Amino acid sequence: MTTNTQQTELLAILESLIDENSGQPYGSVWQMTGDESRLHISLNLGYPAEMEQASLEARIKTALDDSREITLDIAHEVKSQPTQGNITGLKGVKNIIAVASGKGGVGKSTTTVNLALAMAKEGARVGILDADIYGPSQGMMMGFADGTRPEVREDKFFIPPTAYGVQVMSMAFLTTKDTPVAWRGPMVTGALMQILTQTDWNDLDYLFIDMPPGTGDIQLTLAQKVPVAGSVIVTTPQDIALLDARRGIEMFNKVKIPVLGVVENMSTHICSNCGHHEAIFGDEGGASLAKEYSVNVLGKLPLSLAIREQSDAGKPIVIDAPESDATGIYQSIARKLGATLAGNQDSSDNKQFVMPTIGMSDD
Ligand SMILES: Nc1ncnc2c1ncn2[C@@H]1O[C@H](COP(=O)(O)OP(=O)(O)OP(=O)(O)O)[C@@H](O)[C@H]1O
Repeated sequence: MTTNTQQTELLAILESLIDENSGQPYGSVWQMTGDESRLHISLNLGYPAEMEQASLEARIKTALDDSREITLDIAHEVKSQPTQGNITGLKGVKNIIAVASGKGGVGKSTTTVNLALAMAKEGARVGILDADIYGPSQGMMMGFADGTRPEVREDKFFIPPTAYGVQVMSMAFLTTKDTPVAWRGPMVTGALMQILTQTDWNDLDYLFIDMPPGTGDIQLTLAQKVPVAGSVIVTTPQDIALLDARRGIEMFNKVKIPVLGVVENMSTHICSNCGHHEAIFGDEGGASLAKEYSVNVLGKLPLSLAIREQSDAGKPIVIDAPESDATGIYQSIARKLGATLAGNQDSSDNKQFVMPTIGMSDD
């Protein structure tokens, strides 16, 4: 039998173990039962981390240095976090995460789709709203056929189609290719708010919004109106992209949406002949940006042919190559994102969110 003293000592070791996703000690999230031959440990987290099972089991074995067989259960409960200005949340959605970039073409949509799929593989219920109205690509990347339309319930609600276990809504499901191009800003934000609120999201832990690129009026209006719990900035390491990413962070700061972190995309080039990594555009761009604004670099993705080919072929790399290095990076980013958002609860309990005061037309 494990004595109470033994158990308390072992629990203390686990409590001081560093959660690699939050960078903080796990604290009192463990439970333990045991006998002479085995220890059963369960862990209850505020974010999903099922893909970490094997590595965490190994870390626990090393940390406890106990000869008994060890089994681990990882459970999670995702809570709804505050939104900017405490805007009323969206029915069926616990947390909205906006994925943004200061400029187009840095891989925001590719990052959104792979992050959403990675989060689903960690055990979360996930949705994607493609708000990248001028270049909606989520439908294609998630493998939906051209002309896919959502079912409509009670003449009012769209039922989001599902792919790889993720609920997806896109303006591209409702319009023809040419429609939104001619729209002015207010029409775009109006239409996006409508599909956001009239979609029957089914019990989501996280809804990822693939924001339109840039930091203009459309993005600012969305950042003010959509009840967002946190945002992610995608950038490439070039100076020009970083300059635009700065504007993105400043926009979210202005409307009091926490920036959960920066993802540096196309960070290094990997030679397909010899596998050599080369930081063509330098390797400190995302880190210095993150330092400047006191946010974390959640992860760095290489410039990889597989990432491009699989996304463009409707089967993103997280699904197509689950064992690849890139998938491992997306999984790690997803867990860090979940942990950072869950950690916001503690500090935000005492935080007074202030209604944004930027002068915007009420479109
Ligand atoms: N890490 C990567 N390695 C290689 N190719 C990538 C990577 N990330 C994205 N791409 C490719 O770059 C192109 C642009 O990516 P994506 O559409 O995701 O960018 P974006 O920032 O969403 O652009 P926009 O907002 O203008 O639509 C796509 O063909 C995509 O497959």
